[in-house]
Amino acid sequence: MKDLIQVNNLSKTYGKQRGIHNVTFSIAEGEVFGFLGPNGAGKTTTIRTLMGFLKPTSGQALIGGLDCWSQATQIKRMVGYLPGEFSFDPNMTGAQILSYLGHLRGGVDQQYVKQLIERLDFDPAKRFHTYSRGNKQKIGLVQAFMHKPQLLILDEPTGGLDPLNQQEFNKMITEVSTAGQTVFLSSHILPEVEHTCTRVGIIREGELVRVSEVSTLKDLKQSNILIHFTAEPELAWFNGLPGVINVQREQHGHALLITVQGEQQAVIQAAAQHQAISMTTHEPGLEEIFLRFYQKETRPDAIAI
Ligand SMILES: Nc1ncnc2c1ncn2[C@@H]1O[C@H](COP(=O)(O)OP(=O)(O)OP(=O)(O)O)[C@@H](O)[C@H]1O
Repeated sequence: MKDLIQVNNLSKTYGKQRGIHNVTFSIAEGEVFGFLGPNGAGKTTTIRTLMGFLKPTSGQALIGGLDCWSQATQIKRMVGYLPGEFSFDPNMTGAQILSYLGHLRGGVDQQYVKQLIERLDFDPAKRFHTYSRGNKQKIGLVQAFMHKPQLLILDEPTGGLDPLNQQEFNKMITEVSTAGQTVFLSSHILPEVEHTCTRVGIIREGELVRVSEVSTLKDLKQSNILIHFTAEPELAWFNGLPGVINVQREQHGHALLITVQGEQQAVIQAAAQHQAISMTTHEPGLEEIFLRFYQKETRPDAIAI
């Protein structure tokens, strides 16, 4: 597959403030790529540079072989863009905003717009200023998808959406990907990208620390499982099982706290064999994963993702 996005040694500083530093990655046509990082890592800066809203301090970003700064107008024709916070004239209704943006684009299939509105359970009759964050996000999503762009660039697309809408959004991403459209989306939530993306780039403090297949990232995930038993359990029941990193006794009750990397199947089977009466799993968010690796080693290139 040909690369649709190419980012080469891209840096952007805000005066003396750090933005992003020497970011390099590429995204193939038809790929769903997740850009992951904690708050302030540089996701929006990268996206705004791709959209031609920010001029790179050094390096270059290309979309479809076009320069994101000097050929931004041509690029915008190919792209559906959802900004981090979608904002519009507060007195216009959702329907008016979508009609206005549709006409500005031209060639928008109104039937498809109607479908998107229904799928996201959005009421377009209200004025923009009365919408909740989630509803504003829904208009932002409809306008990004409505012209079936070759490339979707979505900055934190599920912010404010309830779980049902998030599921619908995931389906929309799968569908556009099947149709051959390319997606670049940012997030700070690991499970969100696990469901939609094939590959992820991880940015930390302005630097891209890793680009990985999502399957590799899943293997990295550690979970803490608290298991209660009817009688005093033995550490040996779990020590040495596939994926088990640590087993420790809890002070109260007949319980063990087990740390597992990757699949939990072996632990679940052993717990069932020893008459476990309850099991609670805590899965870390992205920031916790980062923190874990910070503790081990501070060099970004040493992060074992
Ligand atoms: N307009 C600006 N002026 C000065 N510094 C900025 C500006 N925009 C971003 N920054 C700085 O650049 C860095 C990266 O910010 P950016 O908004 O790109 O991160 P992000 O990963 O999108 O974070 P979030 O998830 O919080 O939106 C941060 O240190 C931020 O303070």
